[in-house]
Amino acid sequence: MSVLVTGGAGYIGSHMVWRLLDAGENVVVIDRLSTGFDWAVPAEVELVVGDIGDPELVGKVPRERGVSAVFHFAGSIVVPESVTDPLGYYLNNTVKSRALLEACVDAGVPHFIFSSTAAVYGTPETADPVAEDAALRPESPYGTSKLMTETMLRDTAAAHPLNYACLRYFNVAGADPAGRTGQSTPDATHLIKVATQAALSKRPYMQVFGTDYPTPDGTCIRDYIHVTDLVDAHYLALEHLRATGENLTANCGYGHGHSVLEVVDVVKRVSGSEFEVRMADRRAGDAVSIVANSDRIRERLGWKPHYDDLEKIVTHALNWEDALSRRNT
Ligand SMILES: NC(=O)c1ccc[n+]([C@@H]2O[C@H](COP(=O)([O-])OP(=O)(O)OC[C@H]3O[C@@H](n4cnc5c(N)ncnc54)[C@H](O)[C@@H]3O)[C@@H](O)[C@H]2O)c1
Ligand SMILES: O=c1ccn([C@@H]2O[C@H](COP(=O)(O)OP(=O)(O)O[C@H]3O[C@H](CO)[C@@H](O)[C@H](O)[C@H]3O)[C@@H](O)[C@H]2O)c(=O)[nH]1
Repeated sequence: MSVLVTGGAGYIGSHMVWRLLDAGENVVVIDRLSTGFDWAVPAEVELVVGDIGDPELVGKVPRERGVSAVFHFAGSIVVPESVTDPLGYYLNNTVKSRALLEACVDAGVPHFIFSSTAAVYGTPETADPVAEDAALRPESPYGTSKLMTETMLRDTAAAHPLNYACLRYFNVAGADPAGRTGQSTPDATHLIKVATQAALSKRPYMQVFGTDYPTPDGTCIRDYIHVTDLVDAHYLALEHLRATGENLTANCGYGHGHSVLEVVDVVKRVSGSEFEVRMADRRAGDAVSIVANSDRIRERLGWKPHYDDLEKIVTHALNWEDALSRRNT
C-alpha cells in the first residue's frame, strides 16, 4: 500500500513526503511542477508528473499503486492573484479537487487529508484566537475555493466509505531542520521568505504593507507555524483516521501571533543583516490580525509542537535560503 501526496514537489508537500518516509510509508507524488521542483522529491519516491485534474491520471494512480490515503496539497496559493483570476482558482482548487475526490471514491481510497486555510474565516469578529466553529466568511476567491472543497469532502464522506481531515493552516514558515527541503519558489510573496531573501541580499529591500493598523505597533499580526510541526499534525491526522475513521476539521497554528515588524526584527537579529525595510501602504485584502485557537488539534490528536519559536522558524528559513543560493549557482 502507498500514500499519495499531490503537490509533493512543492513547499509543504515536500516536507510531508520526507515525514512519511521517516515514518516508513511508501509514497507516490503527483505534481505538475507549476510551482514545485522535481529535485524537491526524494530520489526513492516515484514522482508522476501530471495534473490532478486529469481524470485518466488520477483514475489510474490510486488503483495501480494501491493508494490507501491521499494528502492533497496541490493547488494555487496566492490570495491577491485569486482576486484577479477567480476562475483560475476555482478551476485549480475546486474543480480539480472534485476530479481527484471522484477518482478516490471510485478507487475506494479510505482516507483523504486536505490542505485548507485560515482564509476560510475571513476577518474574525474579535481579536481572540479563532476556533473552528467561528463564522466562515472567506474574503477572497482563494478562501472560497478552499471552503468549497471542504464542503465537497463533507458531503462525499457522508455518502461514501471515505473519511477526511480538513486542516486549516495559519501562516506556514520555516524549513526542514535537517536541511532536506524548504520553500524554494524564488518569487514567493510570504513575509518570512521575503525577509530572508532581503537578509541574504537576494532582494534590494523589503516592504512592510501597512503601519496604521489597530495593533500595538501598527502592523498586521499572524500566527506563524513551523512547517515541520505542520506536517507532524498531518501524520497524526492520518493515524487518527486510520484508528477511528472519524472526520476532523482542525486549525493548525500555535495560538499566538507576531506583528510584521516583530518578524522583521527577528530576521535582522538572527541574520545579522541590516537590510533596507520600506514602510508601504496597506496591501489589499489583509486581515488585521488572525491567530488560531489550536485546542482541538492538541486535544484530539495529541499534537505537541516542537518549534513554537519565531527564532527557530527564521533560523531554519535562513539556512534553507542560504542553501538555495548554492544550489542556484
Ligand atoms: N503556504 C502557506 O502558508 C499555506 C497556508 C494555508 C494553506 N496552504 C495550502 O497548502 C498547500 C500547499 O501549499 P505550498 O505553500 O506548499 O504551495 P506550493 O506552490 O509550494 O505547492 C503546491 C504544489 O502543487 C503543485 N500543483 C499546483 N496545481 C497542481 C495541479 N493542478 N496538478 C498537480 N500539481 C499541482 C505545484 O506544482 C506545487 O508543487 C496548498 O493547497 C495551499 O493552499 C498553504
Ligand atoms: O513583503 C511582505 C510580505 C507580507 N507582508 C505582510 O505580512 C503579513 C503576512 O503576509 P503573508 O506572509 O503574505 O501571508 P498571508 O497573506 O497572511 O497569507 C498566508 O497565510 C494564510 C493563512 O493565514 C494562507 O491562507 C495563505 O495561503 C498564505 O499566503 C501580512 O500582513 C502582509 O501584508 C509584508 O508586510 N511584506
